Amino acid sequence: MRFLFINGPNVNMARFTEPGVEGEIDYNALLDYLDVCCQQMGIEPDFFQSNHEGDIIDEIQSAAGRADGIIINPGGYAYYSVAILEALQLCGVPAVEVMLHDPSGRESFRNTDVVSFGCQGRFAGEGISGYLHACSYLVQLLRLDGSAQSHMVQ
Ligand SMILES: O=C1C[C@@](O)(C(=O)O)C[C@@H](O)[C@@H]1O
Repeated sequence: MRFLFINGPNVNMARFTEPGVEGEIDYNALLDYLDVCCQQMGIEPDFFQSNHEGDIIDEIQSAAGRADGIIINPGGYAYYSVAILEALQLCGVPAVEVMLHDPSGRESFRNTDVVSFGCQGRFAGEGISGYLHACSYLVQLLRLDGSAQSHMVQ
């Protein structure tokens, strides 16, 4: 399965911690880590990051045919980008949203996650693990759906 990871504004500036990994890692190290994890799960990853809404929409629109699923961390666009929501609804590729931090309990303008309405699932507040949970969730979703190679035994 081919998964397209889309990370939005400022995610490239984040520092990450992970249980069992000493200290903090940067965005490039995150991608290296996800790459290894994906190989182990039989997933072929493609990574895209942009700080620009239109570029993210272009990437979503061109996902069909080259990705079986999308994993998206929309950054701050989560709270107001109806355009990203509609791109996800139109693209024909199932998506799962990841947020490193749980926005509940933060400012009230984060109460509505607009982009989540275009996603099949959402993992928030799990740090890096959220990406891995999104991967395994999406793998199961695609297998049950039959829209990717199925390993189910009748
Ligand atoms: O940019 C970010 C980072 C974030 O997307 C996250 O992954 O925790 C959460 C958003 O609320 C915030 O605007």
